[in-house]
Amino acid sequence: MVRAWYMNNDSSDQREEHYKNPPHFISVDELYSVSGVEYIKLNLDTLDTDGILEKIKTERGYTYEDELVCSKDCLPNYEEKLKVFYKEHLHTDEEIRLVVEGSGYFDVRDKNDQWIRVEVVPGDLLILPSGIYHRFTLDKKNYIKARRFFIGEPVWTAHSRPSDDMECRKKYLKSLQQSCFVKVQ
Ligand SMILES: CSCCC(=O)C(=O)O
Ligand SMILES: [Fe+2]
Repeated sequence: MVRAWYMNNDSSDQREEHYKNPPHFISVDELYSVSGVEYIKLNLDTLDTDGILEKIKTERGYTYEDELVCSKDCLPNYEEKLKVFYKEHLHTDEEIRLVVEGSGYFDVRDKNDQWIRVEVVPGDLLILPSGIYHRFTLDKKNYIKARRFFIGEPVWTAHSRPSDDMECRKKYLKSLQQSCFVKVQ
């Protein structure tokens, strides 16, 4: 099960966990209701045969895909890219990542503008809605390999905070206010 928790305000090493004292963990359902972030666990051993990822791709219209490796050796301009990933931003489209190796942290703002840290490990598929403020960091192991998906031609542009006048931001906030992010059982 994915681990997610509210972060403390300590601005030291971004690769640390940054738990609150005492730690405040949240469930997948809570994560979804306070941020709209969706989490799906996939079995990497049966990924090519069980049809689950294929079904998700079809249902959600993910037509583009590639793979990104973040490590000192594989990522050109590694230090610079990591700084960009960790600068708070939003996108006009969903950010969809399936972790296949390594690990890292996606930090997302909840509806009260508090940081939630989501730990991602192999088999974790994370979907950040369009318009959510977020950032990414490697953890102390300094390595992650993830598959990226996109609906249509990919647009990776990161809009730094503040980008509150953007349509996608307004739409996202409206969804949060109207409690659109509630799982129907
Ligand atoms: C786990 S993928 C690496 C980070 C990334 O792609 C992003 O922040 O956009
Ligand atoms: Fe992003």
